[in-house]
Amino acid sequence: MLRLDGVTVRFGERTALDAVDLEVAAHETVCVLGPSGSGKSTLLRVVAGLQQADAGRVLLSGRDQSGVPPHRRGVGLMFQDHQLFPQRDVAGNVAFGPRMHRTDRAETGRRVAELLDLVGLPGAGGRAVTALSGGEQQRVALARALAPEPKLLMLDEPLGQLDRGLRERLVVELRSLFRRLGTTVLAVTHDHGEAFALADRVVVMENGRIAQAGTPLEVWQRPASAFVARFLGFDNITAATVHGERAATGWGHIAVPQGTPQGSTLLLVRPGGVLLRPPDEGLRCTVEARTFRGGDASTVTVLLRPHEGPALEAACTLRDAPEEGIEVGVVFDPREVVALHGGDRADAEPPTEPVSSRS
Ligand SMILES: Nc1ncnc2c1ncn2[C@@H]1O[C@H](COP(=O)(O)OP(=O)(O)OP(=O)(O)O)[C@@H](O)[C@H]1O
Repeated sequence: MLRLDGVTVRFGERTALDAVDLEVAAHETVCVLGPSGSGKSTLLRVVAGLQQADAGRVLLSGRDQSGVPPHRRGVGLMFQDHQLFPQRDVAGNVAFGPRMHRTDRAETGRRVAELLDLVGLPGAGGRAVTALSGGEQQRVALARALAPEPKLLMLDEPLGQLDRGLRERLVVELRSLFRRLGTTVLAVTHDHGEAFALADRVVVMENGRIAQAGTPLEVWQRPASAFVARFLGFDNITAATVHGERAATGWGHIAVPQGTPQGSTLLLVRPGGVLLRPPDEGLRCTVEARTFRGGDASTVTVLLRPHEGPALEAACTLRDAPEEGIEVGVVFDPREVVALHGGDRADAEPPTEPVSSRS
């Protein structure tokens, strides 16, 4: 459906997109994730035809789009600030696209009613958009983007303005809506939770380049680099030297999964793999802080200051969370240890020679 071949966009000295290759299959939902300034919006704009590429090609259904104006590309775009027309009512907003395409009045009316049903606003056609809540406006914007039946729907921070509860609900609704309609979606967000809930595939951007692409599970389980891991909120990263199924790290020798690449690398230990023990067992640490995360499991993040090596984050239940200031021991669960390939080593603490052997 969509293919980007080596697309580069420069703004003066700054390269917003750097030779990006990307494919989106029909009926697929792809979420582009990345920190502010990584090039996400530029990617959408170049596909929509709102931004010229300095190099490379954008193909839609196999056709090169250079020279094709935005309104001829058959893509729908929904911006983060909805950009509804305040002087038109809900139906007037949703009908905008079909009218532009000269769809007849009866057919437009049918489509508007159907879309308002789909987005959970049945019979709201006559309401003023200025009198709607943020979440309702978001739904109208979505119905408006879907109305011309675009072959590709692009969403820029679709749920950015909404509060957490509404976001979590809408993300589930959107996913099932896109499934039902068979819509092909390219969405942009800086929120990995939102991307993972919505996407069949996620693409993580770093400085105009694709740092990693894969299913949400693949990216979550095997972040490709320290950058991706940190972006996903993982901070337990250390330089390491792997030998067999053990690694020398800043936290001492730890067990690693079978098949871990040998030699010098970066290792990530997910917080769930940092197991708390009595102080005389494993790596001795001081409990520096605890942060209650809520959720069904009453999760607590425990920040630990090891007597040697970089800081560590452990995840445990509220019941098991140690008091701040006390000493604990830490052992590592090898199933939660991941080697980061292509890692930017400068991002981690320098390798330190472990003083003793631990597991
Ligand atoms: N019109 C422009 N003129 C100059 N520089 C621009 C322009 N648009 C984007 N940039 C620069 O290109 C880079 C990528 O911007 P882009 O808006 O694509 O990032 P983003 O990942 O969408 O960020 P955000 O999450 O903050 O929206 C940034 O460094 C930005 O400052």
